[in-house]
This record gives sequence, C-alpha cells and structure tokens, in this order.
Amino acid sequence: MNNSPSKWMIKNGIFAASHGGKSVLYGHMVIENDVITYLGEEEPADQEGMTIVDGRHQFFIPGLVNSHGHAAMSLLRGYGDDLALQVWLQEKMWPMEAKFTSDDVYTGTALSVLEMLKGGTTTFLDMYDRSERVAEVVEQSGMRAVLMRGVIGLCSEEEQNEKLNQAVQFVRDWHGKANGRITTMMSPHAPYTCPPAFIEKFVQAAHDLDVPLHTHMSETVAEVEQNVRDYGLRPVDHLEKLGVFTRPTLLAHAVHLTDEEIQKLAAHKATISHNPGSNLKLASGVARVPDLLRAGVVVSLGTDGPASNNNLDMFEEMRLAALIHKGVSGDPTAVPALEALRMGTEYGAKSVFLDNTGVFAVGMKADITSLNIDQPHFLPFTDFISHTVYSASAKDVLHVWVDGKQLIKDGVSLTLDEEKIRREAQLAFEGLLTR
Ligand SMILES: CSC[C@H]1O[C@@H](n2cnc3c(O)ncnc32)[C@H](O)[C@@H]1O
Ligand SMILES: [Zn+2]
Repeated sequence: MNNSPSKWMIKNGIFAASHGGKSVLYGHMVIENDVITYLGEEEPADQEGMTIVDGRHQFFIPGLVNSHGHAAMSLLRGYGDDLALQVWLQEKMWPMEAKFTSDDVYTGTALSVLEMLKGGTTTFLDMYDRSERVAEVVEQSGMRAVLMRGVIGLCSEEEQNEKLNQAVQFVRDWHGKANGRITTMMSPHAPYTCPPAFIEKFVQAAHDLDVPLHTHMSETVAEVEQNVRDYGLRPVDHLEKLGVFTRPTLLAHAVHLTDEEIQKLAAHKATISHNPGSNLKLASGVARVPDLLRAGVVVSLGTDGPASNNNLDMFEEMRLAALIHKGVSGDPTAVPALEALRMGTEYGAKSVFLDNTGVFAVGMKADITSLNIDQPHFLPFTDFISHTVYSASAKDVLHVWVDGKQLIKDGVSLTLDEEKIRREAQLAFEGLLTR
C-alpha cells in the first residue's frame, strides 16, 4: 500500500448524505489524507497538490460494510449448492476446508476482497481459520476489515486451548494494524460447535483483550431445538448465562427469535448481521428484521461466505432486505429503501463497533463508493436512494476509496493483480480436488 499523504476534491457529485431534510446532496467533497474534511454545496477553492475528480454522472455513497462472512470460502463457490445448513457444513464444507492450506486461505480471501472492492464494499468482517493470511490480504489491498480467528470447539480440550490461544494471539498481533484499518474480535463459531465452558473462556479473553465477541446464533430451527435439548435454554438465554452479553456482541443470522429474545438483545445492545441471501439459499428462514429495528437493535447486512450466497454483492443484500420483509409481512414500508441503505452502510459500521466509517460527515474516514449513473437503469433521476437499493448492482461501481486512498478506478483494482488472483483461485480449487 502506498501511504503517501493525499488530497482529493470530488467536484459536482451527488452524495448520499442527510442534508436539510433531504437524503442527497448536490455538491463537493474534500478528502485530506484518510478523512473527509468538507462536504457541502459551495465549491471550495482548489488547493496545491489536490487531485480533482469530476463527480458528474456519479452517485456517491458511503462505502458498503459487509458485516459477516468467510472470504476464503470463495474457493468453494458452487461446490455443494441446494443443501440445508447442517448437511452443507458437515458433508461439503468442513471436509473440503480440512484440506485448505494457509495459501488456499490467502488465495480465496484475495479473490473475495477483489470481488468486494469492485462491488463497492469498503469494510468486511471475516471469521476464519488462519486469519493472519486474511490480514495479509487486507494489508496489501488497502481495504478495511474486522478480523478474527473463528473457532470450532468440537475437539479435545488440548486442541480447544490451542485454537483459543491462536485467536488471542491474532488479536494481539493485528488489532489496530494496517494504519488502523484492521480491528479484531474474539469468535467462538456457534453455540452448537462450542461447549459452554469453552465459550466462557472466549468471554474472559474478550474482556482481557477489550475486544467484542462475534458468533453465529439461531440460524436454523434445528439448531435452536438442539440448544433447548442440550442445555434447557434457547440460544439467547444460553449465551446470556455464559456471560457473552457482558461484552459488545455481534450475532450473525439471529433468524429464529421470540419476542422476549428480541427485547433481551435490545437491552444488551447486541448487534445483528442479517444475511438474507445466505438464509434464503440454505432455507434457514427469514429473520424478524422489522421487529428487531422497531425494538432498537442495530441490524446490518452480511453476505455470509461466498459458498452460501453465492456472490459478495452488497447491493443484492440491500435489495433482498428491502424486498423480503415486505413480502413476508405484507407491509410495503417494512424496510424502506433508505433503511436498507443505512443497514448496508451506517448500521454496518455500528454493528461491527466502528465509529469512524459508514456515513459521510466531516471527520469520518474517507471510505467512498461511486456509482456510474449514466446507465439506463438509473433513469429518470427521481430518487437515487431508491435506485441504489432497487436498481443498482455491484457492476455499477466506478470508483472506490478506503481510508482516503483510491483502490478502484474505473472499475479496475489499483492494488490487487486481478488476473493473477483469478488464475491462482482456479488452481487452488483444482488442488483441493486432488488432495
Ligand atoms: C471457524 S471458521 C468459520 C466456519 O464457519 C463455517 N460457516 C460458513 N457459513 C456458515 C453458516 O452460514 N453458518 C454456520 N457456519 C458457517 C465455515 O464453513 C467455517 O468452517
Ligand atoms: Zn457465517
């Protein structure tokens, strides 16, 4: 990554930003080094050394935040479709993941980071094994990320402790690295893969390291029923009993919740990564997003891994979030377009406990995605928030900046070698088949 100081002015753009009661602003943005220093209608004077971007024909949104995923699983895209979660995990994913080398994790993650950046995502959360290789890709690409060594505890106590130590060491080694673009969490994979005493160790470690917790929870009916059978409690009460909510906690999925559980999550200020595409594909169900939002829970959007989605297009997740909750509730206002965009940006940042990205405002990190609106599906120029959620896709992304550095220019990556990544990903998959 080139870390030289920089100044940018985006002139004559249309920006997604609350302004005088409107949700868009026609104007100009100045970026100095890693932060936004001006956003307004009045055009500032050019300054020496400033790079000027002609913002006409573009709609600028805060960079998208993908709040839950497993990037390296891009190597398993299309391998094991049309299966329910437990069959998919146990019969398809876990046997293949057991063969992953550290280089496979690097290659699969690079493929996903490339896809995410080209699709306008500027921050992603990743739960995976060998997370130091994930961090390497993040450092090289310039992307922002919330990383963790995800741990499955279905093994001996000795192995559990070894994995826990790796997770702790990862936080110690990487929290705040890459110019602050990397933050970390502690992550037991799920209540059905981590015994209670093991989860308690994660809670203690998260306290000691002062980082949040992240886990899968209540993704399927079967797993909730199993939790009740094994521990006599539904997952929210179970995790509460283990002390999980004494830390800031992000829960992936949270599809099957009772009214009481929703109130409890709101009281604990737990946040939720809603993964509509993955939940639909694995037939897991539809999360109670309108009820969660009404209760004051921060709900963001995630793709989950590329093998259960099967892409990393956050525009698709925003659109799905806006559409499916209308469909199941019969209420066309269940998740309006602006709320879906906020779930993909502002709430995304909040849900992963970042307070410096997700909205356009002076002092915030310059994480910016521009859309080429000179295309048929953006006309007429009625409502750009609506067009972003209901009409746009990753293919419309023109430029992307993260931390004030341009990473995508005219749809092309400036930091990653796309051809090499594509070639190596195919070879890595073929290698997995022969091992
Ligand atoms: C311990 S690394 C992460 C682990 O999570 C698995 N995974 C991928 N998608 C899901 C999902 O939707 N629910 C639960 N677990 C999932 C992945 O295969 C990795 O082993
Ligand atoms: Zn997941």
